[in-house]
Amino acid sequence: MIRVEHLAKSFGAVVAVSSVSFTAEDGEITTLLGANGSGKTTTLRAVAGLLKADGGSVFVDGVAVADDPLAAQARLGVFPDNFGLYTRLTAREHLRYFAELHGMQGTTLDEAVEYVATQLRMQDILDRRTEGFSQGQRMKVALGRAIIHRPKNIIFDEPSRGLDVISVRLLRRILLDLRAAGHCVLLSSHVMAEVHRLSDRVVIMSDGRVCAEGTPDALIDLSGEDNLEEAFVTLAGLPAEPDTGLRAQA
Ligand SMILES: Nc1ncnc2c1ncn2[C@@H]1O[C@H](COP(=O)(O)OP(=O)(O)OP(=O)(O)O)[C@@H](O)[C@H]1O
Repeated sequence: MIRVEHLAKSFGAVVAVSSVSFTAEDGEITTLLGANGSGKTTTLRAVAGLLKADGGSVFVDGVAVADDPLAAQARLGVFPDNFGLYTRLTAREHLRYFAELHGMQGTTLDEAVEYVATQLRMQDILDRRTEGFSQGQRMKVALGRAIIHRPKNIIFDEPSRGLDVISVRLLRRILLDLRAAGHCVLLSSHVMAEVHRLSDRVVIMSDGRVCAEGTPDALIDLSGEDNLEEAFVTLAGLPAEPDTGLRAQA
């Protein structure tokens, strides 16, 4: 379980996140939904212990990230937005390397690699160098690396960005499997259909704040709209029809 309490972070004069609070439960997919610049990535980076917040707290399975970042990170897997693979290493070498970074060795390490390779159906690519891998294959390696230490909690920052339809479907399957296995899955996304279909709980962010949260259907009800995109626009207080300026010039 991930709990964020009154998180605050500014970059100079820019307030990226201001008093953000929410809880992502085990066995659920919780999605941060917000316009560009609304503070989603900053929030996820604070959860991962990758940046120091100015205020507030983040707890991963009850461990305060600020007090014990290593213990919190041991309970957390982070799926990076750029897969960042080493092209000279095989998929298996990536998994082994990250397992070693998490302190695994011997049969524990061998078993962890086998387990992840089986779960993600990676056997056919395990001993190939990652150079030339398809997006879907790269995604599997990046995800395998993120979950090699069997973290209960996994965060994904816009995981479907840049993926083709086959890879998106594969990713969706993986997210649902992680949820079914009882993991706490926290992601950020812009893709409304994906958010509606996958999320148990949606946290709508705008200008660094949480403006509404609930199940997709509860948010639609709350807004009085008939789909999640309209509900999001209404609840986030965004303009319904952005002015491009083009019409005035025509
Ligand atoms: N390292 C940084 N230095 C300066 N400003 C930053 C930094 N990181 C984020 N910001 C600013 O903080 C605000 C929130 O950014 P953040 O990346 O968290 O938003 P986001 O919701 O993830 O956006 P997007 O959907 O475009 O990725 C933005 O105004 C952004 O420009």
